[in-house]
Amino acid sequence: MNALTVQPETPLLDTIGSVEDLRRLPKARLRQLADELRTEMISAVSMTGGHFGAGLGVVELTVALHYVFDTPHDRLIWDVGHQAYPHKILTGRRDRIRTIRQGGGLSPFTKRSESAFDPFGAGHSSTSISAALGMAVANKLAGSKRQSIAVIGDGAISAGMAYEAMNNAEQADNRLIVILNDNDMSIAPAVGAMSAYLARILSSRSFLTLRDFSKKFLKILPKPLADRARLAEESARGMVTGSTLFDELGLYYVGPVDGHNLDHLLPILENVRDAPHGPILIHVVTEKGHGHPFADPNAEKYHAVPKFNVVTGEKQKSAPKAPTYTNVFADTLIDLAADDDKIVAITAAMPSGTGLNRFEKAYPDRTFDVGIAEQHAVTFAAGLACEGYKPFATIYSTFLQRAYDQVVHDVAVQKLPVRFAIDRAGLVGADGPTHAGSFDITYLASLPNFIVMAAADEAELRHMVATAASIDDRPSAVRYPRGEGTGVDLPEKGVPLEIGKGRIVRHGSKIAILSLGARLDEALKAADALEARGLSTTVADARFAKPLDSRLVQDLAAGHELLLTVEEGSIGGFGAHVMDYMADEGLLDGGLKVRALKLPDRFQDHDNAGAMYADAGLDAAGIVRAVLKALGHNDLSDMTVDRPASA
Ligand SMILES: Cc1ncc(C[n+]2csc(CCOP(=O)(O)OP(=O)(O)O)c2C)c(N)n1
Ligand SMILES: CC(=O)[C@@H](O)[C@H](O)COP(=O)(O)O
Ligand SMILES: [Mg+2]
Repeated sequence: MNALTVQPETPLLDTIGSVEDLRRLPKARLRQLADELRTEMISAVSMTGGHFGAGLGVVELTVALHYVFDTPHDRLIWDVGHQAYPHKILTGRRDRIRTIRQGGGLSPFTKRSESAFDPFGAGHSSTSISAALGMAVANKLAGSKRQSIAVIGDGAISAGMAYEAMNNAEQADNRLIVILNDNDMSIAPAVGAMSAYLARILSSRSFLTLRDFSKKFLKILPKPLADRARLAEESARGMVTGSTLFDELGLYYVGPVDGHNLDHLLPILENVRDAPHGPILIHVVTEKGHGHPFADPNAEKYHAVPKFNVVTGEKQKSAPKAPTYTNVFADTLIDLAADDDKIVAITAAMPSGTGLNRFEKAYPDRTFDVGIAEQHAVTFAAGLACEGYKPFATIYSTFLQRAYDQVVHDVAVQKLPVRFAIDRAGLVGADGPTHAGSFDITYLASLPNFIVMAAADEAELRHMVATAASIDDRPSAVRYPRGEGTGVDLPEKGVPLEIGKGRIVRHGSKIAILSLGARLDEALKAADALEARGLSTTVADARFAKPLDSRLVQDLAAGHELLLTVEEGSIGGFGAHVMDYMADEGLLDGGLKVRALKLPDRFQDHDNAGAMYADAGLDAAGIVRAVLKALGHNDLSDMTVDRPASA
């Protein structure tokens, strides 16, 4: 390779137009490049906000991986993808890095359609080893030597999927390399026996240097000799710590390696790349938030950040106008738990995101962070319910998708009273389609035995949490959106609602809007706009997607010309249940017009949530448009409806 000629005063990063430029640099210059890359990432995130600590922690690893491997020919897969900002900067997306997470801008995670350097899209965790293994096996079948590298965190490796993949990894031979990026943090501090096991490995071994590594690594030996030597080496290692779990699973363990030390990282990666046998797992130790200029870089609060002042570190946060749904949920559960010692709460690695960090402060013995293990979380909750406890499985809508069989088979079929507190229901904005809570109404309300509620505001949420606590004979779910509530007065205490009963919020005579969940405000705004056009409008809050308030549906159908359902969910959800009921009852056979407003049948790109709802036609203007269209109006051009500042 020819060394790139660079003027001393030119920032090195400015000379890197492609990974080939990077690979032409002498190794001695990579330290400088990494430092500049870190500075660039800090500058970019200060302007956009976004995932922060994870990316800062893998700057050296990112440089080293692109330097050593022939990306994008070799497949580099970042688990979750929230740490891929330095990767994006180095792979032709530097000019757009300050658009990340904004409408029309770069995706928050890796995305196949965004770059050839993102061979697998992500957002949800613990998929990288399976995907890399699939690619490795495909290349083996095709007779290609192409390698697949999965970079997975110590948090993500708590999920069952990672073990399912490692259990099959042997068939990939040296086409699969797993980098375990161990920073001893998930979003919150890492939990569980696996995390403790990794800590034990670290405390019983010193960082691997190239000298140790060369002594240990048997890349030049023919396989039988290598196998013998490997056995000998493993038993020598066993005198200290035993062979690792990874070795037992068939991945040759290399490590621990200091992930910020390029002098160690580069030669070890080169040797692993050229090893004749595999698969290999390299245990790389990094610090989350490494090189962050401000205090407490490793803390959970730096996992994701709002925009901040790059000089002072001061975060740009507007003063909250109302409590978040998350906090109202948590505070309500804390109140309820004071009078009911059977209430317990479960999170799958999202204690602060779900508010269960608050619950844990009050009830440490009744709070369970099971790690990134949604499937286990649900069946664990089922077990607790079997013994008379009242588990609140508190899981984001999007992450509960992973545990659907557990919801069906372990909870619904057995009619167990697990309470699902489903945060981030509906569109979540900047995290985009992988994180949108679009499907839970559809996948839960289709299950026999389930009660499914959706909160229209934070006061309703308080009542619904109390309702869930009171439902002892079957599963229930309450869904609520990300972010601040509407600012309504909060009742002192939640009072259980009558199951399957909605409420009329505003009376009219021509149009009926039947809303489920937090679009109620938009429905009311739409009603005002329709009223101004002489269209008297009723607005009802269904509260329950299941059981449906059939009396309410009948009344609305009988007294109006048009019935429109509105929900923050996909096709097959609340609207479908209403239609189904109406069809069965013959309510669609007369002159009544019926329409269902729901999320579009496509994955919406990330943007702010208000813009995404507008795009879906689920804002007030969209509701007005739908009504007028149903009534046969042709000119739908000016549907402007006053928007709240937060939209
Ligand atoms: C299935 C799933 N559950 C939860 C999350 C939320 N989540 C995103 S990153 C993260 C922590 C990941 O920790 P780790 O893999 O150690 O990466 P680090 O941030 O420490 O680099 C979690 C829980 C997710 N993305 N996917
Ligand atoms: C990467 C990931 O899955 C989480 O970090 C997620 O972005 C958190 O979302 P909230 O900000 O809604 O908690
Ligand atoms: Mg981690």
